[in-house]
Amino acid sequence: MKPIIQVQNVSQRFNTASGEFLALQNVSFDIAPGETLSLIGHSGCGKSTLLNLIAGIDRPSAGGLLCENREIAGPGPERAVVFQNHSLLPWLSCYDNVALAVDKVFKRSMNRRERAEWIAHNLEQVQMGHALHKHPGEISGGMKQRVGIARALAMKPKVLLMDEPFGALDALTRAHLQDAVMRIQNSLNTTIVLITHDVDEAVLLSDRVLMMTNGPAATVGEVVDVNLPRPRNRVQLADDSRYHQLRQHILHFLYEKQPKVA
Ligand SMILES: Nc1ncnc2c1ncn2[C@@H]1O[C@H](COP(=O)(O)OP(=O)(O)OP(=O)(O)O)[C@@H](O)[C@H]1O
Repeated sequence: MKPIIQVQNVSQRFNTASGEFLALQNVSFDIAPGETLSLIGHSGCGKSTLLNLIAGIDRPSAGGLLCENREIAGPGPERAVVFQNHSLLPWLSCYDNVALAVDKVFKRSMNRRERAEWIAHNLEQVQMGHALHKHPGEISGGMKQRVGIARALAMKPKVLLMDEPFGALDALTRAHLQDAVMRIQNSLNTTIVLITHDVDEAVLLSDRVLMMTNGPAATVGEVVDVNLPRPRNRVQLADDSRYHQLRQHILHFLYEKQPKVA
């Protein structure tokens, strides 16, 4: 199958007060359509830098990135981003936050009624149909994150880029949202790139886990296939020896092969 995203020999340098800093060096990998790929690595290794390049928020110092064979030259609605801390506009309701994105992308192709239905549908997908007219200040952190996901999905992106989307949430809310993302991915076949620090989350959600080496000059350390059948159930996986082997493999990479020197 043709890759949807191609990252080819990408390096990224930053100018800092103490001189040039090489964050990424010669990073190459492909992502298949409909795949969920997790990026995992120690803090500061360059995961967000890489995601920002795929999002088109930044351009690489060297190398190239392609989406459906076209160079990624800037942000685009086919690559929606969900950040760790929701980025909703506090003066707009949940509905209007999603409407802003929908109006931008579909103003020409959907009429007003179709857009209204589509906005409500996406909020319902993440079980936020009951809070359409609430403002971000009136809902919990997990709910805000769900609205952020609804807003991203409402743009019908081909690729959903998620930078630690559940990092700030309690364990139970996190589990609910992980399940919601797996459900939505299964129904829409969206390609997902997910940054996470959580090994269990990486194994549960991913088709492949890309482990990064420590920076500076971070690169792809190893890519592991997660061949666990779907749909996945976290309770059943707890008894699955393959799940534990994969978990061990990633932990070994992070704490034995690439230990973080404080
Ligand atoms: N705009 C910038 N200017 C200078 N250095 C930067 C810039 N952005 C990132 N860096 C550096 O590049 C490296 C990678 O940063 P990045 O935020 O991508 O790491 P990360 O793996 O996402 O970290 P974390 O897991 O803590 O979020 C770090 O050393 C960081 O200090």
